[in-house]
Amino acid sequence: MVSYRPIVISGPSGAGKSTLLKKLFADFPNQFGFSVSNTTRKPREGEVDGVHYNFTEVPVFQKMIENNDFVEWAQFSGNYYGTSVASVKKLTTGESKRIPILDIDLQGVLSVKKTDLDARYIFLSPPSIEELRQRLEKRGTETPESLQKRIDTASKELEESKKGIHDIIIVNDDLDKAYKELKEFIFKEDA
Ligand SMILES: Nc1ncnc2c1ncn2[C@@H]1O[C@H](COP(=O)(O)OP(=O)(O)OP(=O)(O)O)[C@@H](O)[C@H]1O
Repeated sequence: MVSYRPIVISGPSGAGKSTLLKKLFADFPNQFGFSVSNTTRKPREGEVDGVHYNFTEVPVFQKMIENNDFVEWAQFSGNYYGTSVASVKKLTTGESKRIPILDIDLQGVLSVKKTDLDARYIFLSPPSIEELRQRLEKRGTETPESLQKRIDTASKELEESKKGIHDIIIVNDDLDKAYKELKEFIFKEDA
């Protein structure tokens, strides 16, 4: 019996969420569905509207907040990010059902916990803040300011993750090991 309980993955920017989820989606193309988030930030090179994010203008986003359209929303690094209720529910209805995967921040995790989505929670941790800084620098997507902002937020998130909010904490030191742990948790028999 397949469980369609949503999987919520959070962790600092640069912890490797996208890298691991990309592997998971490639290995199990029909089993999982990414609920597409809304954001007011500008697209990065290669990002496609409706695929990576629903890129949304600020007034539209604010209207959606007013209408309670979001499971969670947050504002960080000067932009709004949110997951709409509709985008999650869409995945578990209809003919080709998928297990929803939500890639959201810690503030969002707490909000999802208040809904009836009955999700399972994973925290992906970098091996250290220094390693995280190096990975983000190497990725080449950040300005010195946005890098520092992400590092500051990451430090806070690592502290928060020690409070037992998640079902599992996976440390992404060795990528293959982290991926194995991720699969073991997701495909657990009694989930
Ligand atoms: N285990 C690992 N060892 C070394 N490098 C890694 C590892 N996992 C991921 N990376 C690299 O670290 C960088 C950050 O990873 P990724 O973009 O997946 O992070 P993220 O958590 O999705 O960040 P964001 O939330 O900002 O999108 C990438 O360049 C990726 O290739």
